[in-house]
Amino acid sequence: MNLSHELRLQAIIDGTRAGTWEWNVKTGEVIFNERWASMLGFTLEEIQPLSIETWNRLCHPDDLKQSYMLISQHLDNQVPFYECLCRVRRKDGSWCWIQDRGMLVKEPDGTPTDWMMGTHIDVSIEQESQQHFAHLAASVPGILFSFEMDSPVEFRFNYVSERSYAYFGLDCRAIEADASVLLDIIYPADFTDIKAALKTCYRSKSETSCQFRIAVDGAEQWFQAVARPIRDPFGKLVWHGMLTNIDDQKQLENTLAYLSVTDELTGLFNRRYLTRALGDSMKLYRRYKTPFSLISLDIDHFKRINDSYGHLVGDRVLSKIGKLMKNRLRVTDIVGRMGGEEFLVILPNTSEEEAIQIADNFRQVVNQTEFLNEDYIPFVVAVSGGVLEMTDDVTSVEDLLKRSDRLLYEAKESGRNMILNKQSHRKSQCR
Ligand SMILES: Nc1nc2c(ncn2[C@@H]2O[C@H](COP(=O)(O)OP(=O)(O)OP(=O)(O)O)[C@@H](O)[C@H]2O)c(=O)[nH]1
Repeated sequence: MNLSHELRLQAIIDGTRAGTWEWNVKTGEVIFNERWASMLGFTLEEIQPLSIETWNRLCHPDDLKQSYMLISQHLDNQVPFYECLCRVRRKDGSWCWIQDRGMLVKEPDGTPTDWMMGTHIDVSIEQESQQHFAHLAASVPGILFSFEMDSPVEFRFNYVSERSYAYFGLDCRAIEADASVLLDIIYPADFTDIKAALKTCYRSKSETSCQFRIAVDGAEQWFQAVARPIRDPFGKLVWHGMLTNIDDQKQLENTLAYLSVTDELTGLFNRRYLTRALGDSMKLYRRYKTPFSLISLDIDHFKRINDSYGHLVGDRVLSKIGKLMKNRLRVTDIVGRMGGEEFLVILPNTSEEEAIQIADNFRQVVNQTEFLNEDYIPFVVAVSGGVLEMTDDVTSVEDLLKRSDRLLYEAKESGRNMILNKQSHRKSQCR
């Protein structure tokens, strides 16, 4: 097709709907095309006479300053092109976002002329939707992100919302540039969970979530990341998600978990925990023959203490005995209150003989401890106990507890303030 150069250029400009500008940097003379004026709601006649003042008047003052700064960089040969995003006032007073691009025109031999030429493209729709998204990202209670994965261990963030700074003091652009900056603030103990979640993300290609701790101002805070993969227009999977601070929820969970296994009065484990721990110990015994022994301990004539000195003093006795026991046990031993005035101790890797010694030591310590009533008058407390080691013939947790209860009952029947095991029980029966 034999079209003139001018005709082809005109067709391209019309087709791209670009406003064009030409500016004599020396004289201030300016030429705009019709599209340039119509983009702002004017006709060319309405903005006559044209000069650089027309631009100076319509461009937002903040952007005008930036635009002249970038133009001077171009004119000083620091950058090959001039490019600036500017707000320009429309005829109706609203602002139009314009992508302003141009360059200094040079003669074929490279000699610069006095003219700069370029285009203005209306990018208001893109800018406004970007701003809506930025406002949305700033108002959600979390950090929005998107990332791509090459493998379960190679991933990079395409986007991280600015809230990352407010949440944990990391600039979103620093995370986008290098995701490994997060390694400095994530608790190393939680890396395994994060790696597992990334593996699941990569393999299942479905929504995945992960909880982990981040150091914020030197204190640990719990966060939860949830991400879902979406295929982009080029077919590539991109994960989009949100990171939220779940510290309050975690604290509550931890408190509830603690309360659900703790005896409120003594701070020791409660019956629920003890029976579960007994079940676990029995499984270990059956699978690996890991031995363990059990002590059941009960305060003697506790009713009398309550009746003589009041419930509050009775509570203090329970609590003090709990402390005395806890202070004499190893960290691996489990001590708790089964209810009322009865305590239970699970001693892993402990023979019956060793357990009897430990139980008898408790008995003596309690008996030698000075307890005080409301009037600070001392009184003596005694305990009785039953001790047994786990054996193959024990059928269940209930069976084990029944056996230890029987020994305890025998100790009470045999005069209290004593510890009995199967053998001493038999001996006492023979007597
Ligand atoms: N102060 C206080 N008393 C409790 C608590 N739980 C149970 N008791 C009391 O513990 C007493 C247990 O009484 P009994 O079962 O007759 O046992 P005992 O008086 O210790 O007698 P023996 O076990 O046979 O030596 C009852 O009076 C209960 O009210 C508690 O949490 N605090």
